[in-house]
Amino acid sequence: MTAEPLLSVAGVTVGRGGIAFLGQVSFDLRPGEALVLRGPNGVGKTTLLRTIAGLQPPMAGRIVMAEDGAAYAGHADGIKATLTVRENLLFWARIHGRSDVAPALAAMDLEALADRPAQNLSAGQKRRLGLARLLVTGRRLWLLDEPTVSLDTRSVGLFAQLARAHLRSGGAAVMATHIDLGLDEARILDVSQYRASAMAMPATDGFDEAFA
Ligand SMILES: Nc1ncnc2c1ncn2[C@@H]1O[C@H](COP(=O)(O)OP(=O)(O)OP(=O)(O)O)[C@@H](O)[C@H]1O
Repeated sequence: MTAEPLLSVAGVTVGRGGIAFLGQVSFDLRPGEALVLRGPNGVGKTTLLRTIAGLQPPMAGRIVMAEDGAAYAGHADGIKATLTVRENLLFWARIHGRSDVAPALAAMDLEALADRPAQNLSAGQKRRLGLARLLVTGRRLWLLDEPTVSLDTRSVGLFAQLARAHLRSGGAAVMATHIDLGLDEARILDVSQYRASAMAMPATDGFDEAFA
């Protein structure tokens, strides 16, 4: 029997400020599957991920995900600067009703940095912390925007292992990345095929935000 999808995207149009970038995007994602979003800069990969994550509404279509929701890792790592690495992970773990951060520290090789204030980490170390956070959420669906930015080759390998283990344990991931992580389970979706003509659409609810 085929497992129920963790994510179902049906006829979704996404954009910003009333302008549609991608239209009629449709795919399902089941446990163990990864979808890699590809396409040129500015085509709308981030906008699609943010829309799936619920950070902005779709302009059309339907997004349905499993009840436990998703963990989103965007360009910002969402790190609390004055907390240590361990405290950051504990903070997120508690939000998700969990307390064991040791596997997350180990997965992204953060044990030696555990007691360092996050504000003193390098860019790549911060990114490792941002990715370790995914583990402590316990969420099965990961939405990842350029997860390997700032990572060195070894850390990219650690992240690939983390992602592979997640998929093998019944998780799923949608990720925008130009790097081949060597995930056998991944299928590639070139979102350019959904590029919407540059037509102005009326903003349905006035929702938008400043360029950040
Ligand atoms: N806050 C914003 N307000 C208005 N337009 C925006 C905003 N953020 C991004 N855009 C525009 O939205 C379009 C899609 O951007 P998006 O970041 O989704 O593309 P992307 O495919 O992720 O690009 P990249 O590969 O460069 O990360 C671009 O034309 C961009 O200039």
